[in-house]
This record gives sequence, C-alpha cells and structure tokens, in this order.
Amino acid sequence: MSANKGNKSTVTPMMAQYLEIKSGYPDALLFYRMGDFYELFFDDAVAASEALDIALTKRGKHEGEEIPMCGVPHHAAEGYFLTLIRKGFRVAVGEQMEKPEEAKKRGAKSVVRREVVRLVTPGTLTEDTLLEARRHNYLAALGKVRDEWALAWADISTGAFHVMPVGQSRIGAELARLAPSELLTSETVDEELREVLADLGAEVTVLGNASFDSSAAENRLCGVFQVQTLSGFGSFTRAELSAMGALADYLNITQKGRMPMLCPPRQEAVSRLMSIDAATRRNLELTRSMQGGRAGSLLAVIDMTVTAAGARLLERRLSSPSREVDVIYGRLEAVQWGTEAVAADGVREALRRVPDLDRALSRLSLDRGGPRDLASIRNGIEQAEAIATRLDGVELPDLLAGSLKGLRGQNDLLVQLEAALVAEPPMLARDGGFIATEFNLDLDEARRLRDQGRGVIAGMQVEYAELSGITSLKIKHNNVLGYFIETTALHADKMLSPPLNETFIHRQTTANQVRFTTVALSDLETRILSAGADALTIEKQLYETLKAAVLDQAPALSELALALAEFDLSVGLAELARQRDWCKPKVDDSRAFHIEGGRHPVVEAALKSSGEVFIANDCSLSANGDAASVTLLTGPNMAGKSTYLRQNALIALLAQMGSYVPARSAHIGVVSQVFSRVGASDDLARGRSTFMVEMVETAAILNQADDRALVILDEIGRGTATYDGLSIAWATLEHLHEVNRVRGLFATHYHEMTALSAKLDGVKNATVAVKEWEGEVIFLHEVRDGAADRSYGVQVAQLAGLPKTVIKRARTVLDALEAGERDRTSPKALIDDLPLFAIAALPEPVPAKSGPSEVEGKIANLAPDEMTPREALQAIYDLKALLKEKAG
Ligand SMILES: Nc1ncnc2c1ncn2[C@@H]1O[C@H](COP(=O)(O)OP(=O)(O)OP(=O)(O)O)[C@@H](O)[C@H]1O
Repeated sequence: MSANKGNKSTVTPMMAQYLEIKSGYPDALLFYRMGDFYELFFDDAVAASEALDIALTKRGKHEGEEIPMCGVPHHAAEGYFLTLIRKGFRVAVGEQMEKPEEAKKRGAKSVVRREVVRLVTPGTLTEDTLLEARRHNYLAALGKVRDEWALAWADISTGAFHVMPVGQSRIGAELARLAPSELLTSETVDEELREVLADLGAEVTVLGNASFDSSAAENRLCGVFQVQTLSGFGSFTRAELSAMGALADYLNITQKGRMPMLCPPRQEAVSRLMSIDAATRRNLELTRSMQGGRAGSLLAVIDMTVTAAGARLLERRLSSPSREVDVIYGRLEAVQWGTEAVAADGVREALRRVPDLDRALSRLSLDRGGPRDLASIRNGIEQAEAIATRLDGVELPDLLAGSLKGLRGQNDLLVQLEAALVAEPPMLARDGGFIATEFNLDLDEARRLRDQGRGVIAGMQVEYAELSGITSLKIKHNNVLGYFIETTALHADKMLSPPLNETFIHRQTTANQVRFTTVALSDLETRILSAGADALTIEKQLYETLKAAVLDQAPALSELALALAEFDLSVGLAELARQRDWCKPKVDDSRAFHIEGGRHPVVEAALKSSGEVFIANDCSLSANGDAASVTLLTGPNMAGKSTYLRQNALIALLAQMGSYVPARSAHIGVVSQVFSRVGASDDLARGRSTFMVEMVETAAILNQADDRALVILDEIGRGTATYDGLSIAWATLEHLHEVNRVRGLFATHYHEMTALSAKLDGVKNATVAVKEWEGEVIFLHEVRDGAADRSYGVQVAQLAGLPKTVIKRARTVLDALEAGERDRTSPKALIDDLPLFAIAALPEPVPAKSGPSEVEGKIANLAPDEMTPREALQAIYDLKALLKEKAG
C-alpha cells in the first residue's frame, strides 16, 4: 500500500501531517519522530523492516486498510541510518519541533509540529559512528557549461572543499582518484555520462538543472562564505561555478539550511598531479585491494600514521602524487628530517594523543557536536603546543617549518577550554556535567544547592522511617512522579490511616507498592529541581559560548589540524623508511628511470609474514632525449613478472607522492601519467567480454600516453587466439615506441616478440631467471638481460597438481609442436601424427641401495658454516646431478 493515495479528509490529524511531510520526500525513507522512537509507515516501513531486519507491525488504519509500521529507538538511530545508506537508501529525519505541552496549548487535538531537519545521504555524513576515521568522505558534483566540465568536491566532516576543471576524457580517472561516496549530476549530464558513472561505484544523485545554474551559483557561494565576491578565492570557470553551486545547493537541501563549515574552495590544477586512471588504480591496488577492502592495498602496507587526519592526508597524497619537482622535493626533505632528527620520536608520541580535530569542528559547526568535541579541540591544541615547544630551536625543512607556524597561536582558546571543561566530558550537552568546578560561580552555587538537596533527601528518608516505624521505607525518584516515598503494600493500611495519613499524601498504588509524598518532600523537590535546572541552563549557555569561541577560530584550527597531519605523515613515512630500509629517491625533470634493488612493498610484506625473502631487482628505463625506452620481459609463469612490473610503477608513484621507496637507490625523471593494464581480466559486471575490456583499455593508453608516461603492460593480447594476440601485442609495442615514446615495461609469453629489440632502438629484452631440474622449475625471481627460451607452463601446471597422466601427455604434445615448428610442419599434420592419449603406467620408484653411497659421502664432506648461500645452492645442484647420473 502506498502512502500517496491518502485522502486527507478521512485520516487522523497525525497521519495527515505524516503524509504531508512524506510528500516532500518521496525518494527517502521518512523517520518520523514519536517520543523516544522514530517510526516509519506504509512502503517505507516495509522497505526498512526488510533492510534492517526488524519487526514489521501495524498501527491503526488508513482508508480501511491497516498501516504497516516499524520503529527504531531514537538513541540507536545512527546505526540504522548507516545500514540503510549502505543499502542504497536515503533517510529524511522528521523531528518534533515543539514539546507536546506546547502543541496542547493550541487545542486538545493539535499534533506536535514536526519538520524534516536533515536528509541523511552517503556524502553528507558527519557522525563519528557513521564514518571511517581514516578515510575521507567526499561529496562531489560534476558541472558542465557548454563544452567545459568541472568537478567540485567537499568533505563536510572536515570542511575540505576543492574544485578543478576537467576534460571529458579525464572524468572517469579523476572520479576514481577521489572515490566520492556520492556524486551530484544534473539530469543532462547523467544521461550523457551514464556509462562512466555506472562504473564509479558511488551513489549518483541527480539534481534538477537549476541546481547547476552557474549564475545562481555565484550568489549562493557568496552567501555561504559571506563575501561580496568570489574573486578573493581565485577566478573560476562557469563550469567550476556550476559544480560548486550545485554542491552548496545540495548541502542546503540536505542540512536544511544549516550550512556545514566549509573552507574556501581550493582550485586544483590537473597538470600538477600525476594522472592515474581508474583501471590503473584498480590494477596497482593503491588504496583498495582487488578484493575491495583496504587490507592488502599499498595504502594499508605503508600507513604508519598515528592520527586519523594523518591517515586521510596519506590517502590523499597516494591517490594524487605530484608531478612538481619542488613539491616532491619539499615532502622528501620532511620525511628525511623524520628519519634523522632526534626530536621526531617525541613528535610521534605527542601525535598519538591528537584527536580528530577536523571532524569535531565540523560537528560543532553543524550543531551536531557536544562537550566531547570541545574536549577534542582542547586536547588537539594542547598536543600542538607540546609539539611546538619540543621543536623550539630545532632546524626544520621548509614544509615542516611552515606547519610549525600553524601549530601555534591558539593559546587563548586553550586556556579558556582547559579552565572550562572537565577532563573527560560526556558526549552530549543535554545532561550537563561537563563544565569544571570553579569556572563559573553561579554554576557552582546551583550545583551546591542541587547536591545538598540530595543529601537532605537521604536525611528525610531516615526521619520518615522513624516516624512511620517502617524501616523499609524508601525515598525514590522516577521521571513520572519525581521524588516519592515508597513502602511495600503490606504497610498500606498503616500509612493510609491516622495519624500517618496527616503527613503522607497518597499518590499511587502498584501491585506491590504504595507511594506517597509529603509537603516537605514536594518543597524540597522543587528546590532541587530548580537548582538542577538552573545548573543545566548555565552549562548549556557556557557550552554555546565555548562553541562560539571555537568556531570563531575555525579557519586557524583547520590549519592547525592540517599542520598536525603534515607532521604525522612525515614522521609516519620516515618510520616506514627506517623500519623497511627504504631509500630517498632522486626525482628531477629528466627522463631517467633507474632503480637498483627495487622491491614490491606489498608482496614483500606478505612474504615476510610467512618467513620468505623477497628478491630485489634493478630496473633501467632511462630514455635518451625524447626517445622511448621499453623493456620486454619474458619468463615462465609464476616467475614474478607481474610483481616486477607493478613494483616499478609503485616505486615511481611513491617517490612522486613524496615518500621514500623500497629500493637501494632510485632516480626518477618525473612521470606525468601511469598506465597499468593486465591482459584479459574479467569484467562480467559491465557485460563486456574479457578481450573487449582488454582492447578498450589498451586503446585508452595508445590514445593518451605521452613521452612522460610510464606504461606497464602485462600480457596484452592473451585474451584471443595466439596469432591475433601476438599481432596486437606486436603492433601495440611498436606504437608505444614510435608514437607515444613512453618509458615502459611489457611482459609477454609471445617469445617471438623478443626479435623486436633488434629492430627498435628503445626496446631491450629481459627475463626472469629460473632453473630447471628434473623436469621441475625452481623460481629464482631474478630479472636479467636477455630473453626466456620457453614458458615452462607444463612444469607450473605440474606444481599446481594436474594429474601426472595429463602432464605427461602435455609434454608429448608440446615436444611434437616444438619439433613441428622447427621443421615448419603444419599443426594439423602434427596432431594427426600424435599417438592417442592413454593412461600410461607410471614408472616404479627406484629402490634405495644399501650402505653409504657416493652422494652420502659428498654430503658428509660439506662444511655448511664456510659456504655462501650461492655455494650451498650449487652444492645441492651438484648432488642432484650426481644422483641422477647414478640412477642412470
Ligand atoms: N622478486 C620476488 N622475490 C620473491 N618472490 C617473488 C618475487 N616476485 C614474485 N614472487 C612470488 O612469485 C609469485 C608469482 O609472481 P607473479 O604473479 O608476479 O608471476 P608472473 O610471472 O606474473 O606469473 P604469470 O605469468 O603466471 O602471471 C608471487 O605471488 C610471489 O609470491
């Protein structure tokens, strides 16, 4: 049953109000506040009960039919909001705007006034419980005016606000970088970009074109920032204004006019950042692993920050490495300071005590905060001061010297907050108890009266017990009766008869108890209550004053929070470099790419946890002038080709985000774009064939890569028939070399391609070494110059546990094919010549000989303590060779 068919004349006043409010929010689930609960009705109730797995009940009738209903307690609502949002719903929160008594004054049948105070959507969350502390929660808007596009994005939980123009072909990549949880588009844009947006995985909210009107946007934004003109913030294109304006409009709609604190918009220039498209991000597992979570991603492995804001800054940097040498250099200097300075450890310790200032500030500005947020601000400033003092007189690199300035200047606010707040205040201002004693004399006085009153009540209980002779008599309190005297029903008669009934006034009889009051108790209660209420009123006023004092300093506090995050990130990356033995890369404007002893940080960490060692490898892609430099990598399956390819891309990326890198040394001429593709990855979700996806992605590289691009191609062409695949891979490599002139790594199983190195100056061959022993492969994971002779696919299949008969048969087929290729016989003729498949009897194991053998003798002569690992390995090979020889 739908709520919309309600005929208001036949419905109860409350249902009429419900339907009226609901009609304004047809796309949201309306949480309608009723006392201590939020209730949902009609279709909303059915959908919510299913999504939340809560009971669906009924409440009254509407047009003769029962109304489906479900409800959740208001204090637990946040959790339910989150579940619903994760399941793709949006929630409208309808609150009671007055007390029931106030409504009654308007007439007995009046309904409490209710209004939607907030629309909860994925991009507009602020509650700690709903957010991931270490990740940004971006709300983005995509604006288009004529043929210009722009992206604006904000994190209202921290106040960050950015905008930038974007070319249409880059929209997907930029959205992949930001990974917003909600994207706003206009009706027109939504149609035009349906496919890109579907790929995004974010909630797309389509707004009317009016929200994107660029002229209205200017006024709206001037209103938000309370300025006459936006020119103080920079000059914006019409498309940028449109995107920012839509964002502001949406915040206004969802927050019901209560604008969150937003920093002035910062313009980002695309040309200053390394460009990494969506497929590359997925493929390199930068911030999310292939499984979708943070675990297993590069971010998870390198995150040694100790504050939430530091972790968010790290994610930002990793998602958008710079291509400006100065910026990169500045960040690297900061990390270097962290690795060397004695003071860095102390800074890290102080940072551990820093709370999430950004999010506390944002909640306070939206009036969703409480005393605990004030305490977060206090504790944050305290630690900032402590760090600043610790660094007094210490020589700092420019970036951190700038941050140090941001840490200072909040002493007045700190003094005020320290004096005002108790050490650990409660979350909500509602119940008081957060202002310290001796901060406000009136408050101290009101509290004294209130607390004394409680002492007097205890005395009164003793007095009445004596008077009545009932030792079990108690004075209790509840929200309905206030203070009352209670005895068991056993004493009812006595209490209700003279002389006691002259003092005790009967109030209530329950199954087992009788309750009374007295004139003296009522008086005392009034005094306690008013003292308590006075105390609460004063505390609430003080809360408002303190909140205003904090918000007054909001811009400076945001700067302070950023400065703390910068310190956290620098010392976090320094700690990482120290622990993992990473080196400071050299980054410049050349076209160098020279890495010695490079490692894959994620694979290395995984191997380490199982006690294995990662083999470091060099990589040299340095290019002459504007020529290309591509290494063609061949080698068996499982040898480590993919790992090698990715590790070099990751090293470039880490260097340009301003981090040390997992290598012995690294020299990188700035990379403007990174492309990484793996052949034939499934993309069934998008309904494209694997090969089609591979080709679409390859096309994107060939069309976009310039001579500053780093291109990593892993087995391109393997998704189709051998000769088609080889031809495509061949032509792709030629194009990358001749036209795009990139620096790149190209892994392939098409050994025919190794011939290209003779024809193309910028192409050289490399292979990952293996040793073959008795038909088995031993992976050495060493990258060497030269080409692999074969793929060892059959041997790997054997390792994977394919039945021995299948392996044997595969060997026969392979030998025939290889022999045929040499003699140029057609495959058809070869197949015809092969003997039929038969389950061959496996050879019996050779029985062991008795007595010490020659092999055993040699083993006895080995001196392990004097051998290098290489000599030891060689000795094992020799022994095995001997064994084989003996076995004949
Ligand atoms: N340098 C290394 N040192 C130690 N172990 C490594 C190294 N490189 C790779 N490995 C190990 O080898 C495994 C296979 O590596 P990878 O997937 O890169 O091989 P591949 O050559 O790309 O294989 P395929 O051709 O089958 O895709 C990895 O999971 C890792 O455990």
